[in-house]
This record gives sequence, C-alpha cells and structure tokens, in this order.
Amino acid sequence: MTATTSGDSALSDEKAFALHFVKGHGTQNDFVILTDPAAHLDLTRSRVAALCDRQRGIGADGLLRVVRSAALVERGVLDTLPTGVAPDDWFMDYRNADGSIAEMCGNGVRVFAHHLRASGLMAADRFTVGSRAGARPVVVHDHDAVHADVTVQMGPVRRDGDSLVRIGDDVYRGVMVDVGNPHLACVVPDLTAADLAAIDFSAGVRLEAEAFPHGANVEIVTTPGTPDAQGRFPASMRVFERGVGETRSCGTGLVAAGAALLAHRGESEGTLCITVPGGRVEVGIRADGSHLRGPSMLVAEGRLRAGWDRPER
Ligand SMILES: N[C@@H](CCC[C@H](N)C(=O)O)C(=O)O
Repeated sequence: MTATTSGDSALSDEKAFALHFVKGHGTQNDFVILTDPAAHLDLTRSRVAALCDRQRGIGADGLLRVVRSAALVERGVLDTLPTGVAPDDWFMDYRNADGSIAEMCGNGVRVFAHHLRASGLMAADRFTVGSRAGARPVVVHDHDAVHADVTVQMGPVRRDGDSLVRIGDDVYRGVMVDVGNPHLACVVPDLTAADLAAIDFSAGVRLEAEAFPHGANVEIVTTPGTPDAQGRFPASMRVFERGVGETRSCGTGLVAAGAALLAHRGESEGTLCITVPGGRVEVGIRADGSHLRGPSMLVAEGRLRAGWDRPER
C-alpha cells in the first residue's frame, strides 16, 4: 500500500485551488472529507497531518477520502480490494490526524455515508462502503444536508486475550479487541462518571508493545447499568485514539467497548447504549457481527487554496 506520487496529484498544485472539502462529525469525532473519485490526490502523511492540524489546517481527528475502490488499486494505493469490496463501491480511505493510515473508522463510515447521500453521489439509503477492513453495509435511516441517522454493520469482533495500559500513575486492565483495527477496552468496576471524567490523558497512554506491535486505541469504560426500555445496557466511555490522542467519540472503540462490557457480564451478545463526551451511540454485538447506530452532522464546506500546504514565508 503506497501513496501516489505523480506530480499532477499534489494537494498544492493549481487544481487544488478548486479542491472542495466538507467538514463533518459523528458524535463530535470530526473529519475533513475530500471527494477524489479517481484517486488523483497525493495524500502524503505530512499533508494529511497539516490539513488535520487545528492551527495550521482545517482541523480534524481524521481525513476521509471519497474514492472509487477500483481507482485505489489502479493508482497503487491498495494492492488488492479488501474482502467483499466491489470495484464500483465508494471506498472510505481513512487517515488519522497524524497522517497515519488506519484500517477502519466506525464514526467515519457514518459521516461518509451521510456525505454520499447529501451530495447525491449515492441515490439509495442502503449501500456498501469499502474500507481497508472490508465491506461495511450501511443504512441511512434519514438525512438532510446537515443531519443524518446512520447504522453501520461493523463486521466481526474478535477478542484476543487481556493486556494493560498505563495512564499517568494508574494501570488499567482490559480486553484486546479487533474490530478491523486494534483496541484495548478496559471495563473498570465501580468507576463513576465523575471518576471517568477525571482521568488525565494529557501524558498519553502506554501500552504493552508486545501485545500491540502496531499500537492500539484505548477505551476506559464504566460497568453496564440497568437496561433501558429497549433492553439496551447503558455505560459511559472515554477513548484515546492511536494516531490522534483523546477524541470525543470512536465508533470502532464503542464496538470494542460493547464486546468488553458484555464479556464483563459473562455474555457474548446484546445491545448497549454508550455515552461518550460527544454524544450517545447504540452498539449491537451478535455472533455473526456487530452494528453501530448514531448521528452524523455535516457542518461546513469550502475550498482549499493553492499553496496552503507550503511553509510560511
Ligand atoms: N475514530 C475512529 C477510529 C479511527 C482509527 C483509529 N484511530 C486507529 O488508528 O485505529 C472510529 O470512529 O472508529
């Protein structure tokens, strides 16, 4: 998987003057969306990091490139199409705020699907979004130009044993969960909402390197409460994302937390309603897959100016 390097594809060339972007978020996990069907943009790590920087660029937790799946293979960005992804599917080419590539982004898929519907790139409410972790079927329950309610089928959830993370002087034990990307989901008995809010992520998180050779996202979660009228277990979560830092929500992290919460109850299937700093999302875990349902907002759009990524004079 390599980035394209041809001279006609730089984000800073004359074509970039007309490069349109949309800014959106899913429970305040925010993204810059660039529509680039034929994969002409050269998304180098430093350009993505500059664009996502909240001082130097537009600012976001991540970047979503809207691209035809086949184009990524033709341009050498992907070696082959991931499982279940068809050449004509729209592909969410996801990058973290530091410019690194991640396999999947659950909130990103919700916002991506909303953008496809709101922009007219997709005419149906049910379709499949390609990701590096494979095909992700979505349902856009309702939408307008700004708001949407979207369900994403998040695929299999694999629990891989236990590990720990150090945050400041505290040690949290958790379950290693693979949702296409790696997570350590720590359910902390007796943790109150106030305790959760008081956790200090400012010095980052320290994982066991042998458990996560490629790093991981870390979720700290309260134990599940009494089910609501729809039978959904409530819980609260904060997350520290690989390649980003603390974010106000993380869709794959919510699914990982859901699996860990159910395991904590001695169960393998169920539905949860998890509160994060940026809002509330429904998570369902079943033997044959998982889902994430929640809001998406598209809040702004604009154009990048040519030369935006050149150093200051
Ligand atoms: N915010 C995302 C996850 C994005 C990728 C993650 N930071 C990683 O590196 O795995 C989500 O909503 O799932």
